[in-house]
Amino acid sequence: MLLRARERAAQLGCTPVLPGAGALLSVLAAAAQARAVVEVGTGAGVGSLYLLRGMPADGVLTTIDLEVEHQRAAKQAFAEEGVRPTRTRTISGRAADVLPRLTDGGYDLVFVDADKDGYPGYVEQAVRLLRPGGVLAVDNALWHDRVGDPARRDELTTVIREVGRAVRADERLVTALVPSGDGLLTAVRR
Ligand SMILES: C[S@@+](CC[C@H](N)C(=O)[O-])C[C@H]1O[C@@H](n2cnc3c(N)ncnc32)[C@H](O)[C@@H]1O
Repeated sequence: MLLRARERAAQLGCTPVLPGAGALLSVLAAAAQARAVVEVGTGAGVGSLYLLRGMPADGVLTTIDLEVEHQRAAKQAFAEEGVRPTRTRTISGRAADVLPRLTDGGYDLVFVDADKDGYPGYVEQAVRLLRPGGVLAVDNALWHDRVGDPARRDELTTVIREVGRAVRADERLVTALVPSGDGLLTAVRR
């Protein structure tokens, strides 16, 4: 099923989370017993399926995307995987508009995987949304190995590098950068 979802993601030109980082998402969701999860950037639903695999059966994934067509593909992937419709809440809109409407401390895990220039704002919102012990995961934290190369100073690399620095320096969080896939920055809310 993941394979079909990946194929649809490729057709839509939307890069899904890579397998190593995806498997880690399942583990993080299971470890956090994540009943309430937010995904920023639904795409074709690949990351969503990894999250749902780790979540308890009564958990609900809220997933946000600007592109209705991407969410349609994701819903197809959920149906193929046999995910009950009550387990997912898809919200169409700009993440910067949707996230502020979600409840403080109401979530067990937030996965950030949308437009990279929005990452600083999404991460700040994620920290607000997480309950103590909740988990933050940020995809593409290595950004094709450009983040670790000080010679790379293009705008997106700089934004992602700064997000990594800010998360590591944030005393509300305990952080680890896992070099799986394109890099998964993970943190637990104290
Ligand atoms: C990398 S893809 C998400 C991949 C998905 N998480 C997965 O693993 O399969 C990024 C998604 O973010 C969405 N996106 C881009 N800018 C956005 C914004 N400002 N608000 C919400 N979604 C956005 C795109 O439409 C795209 O579907």
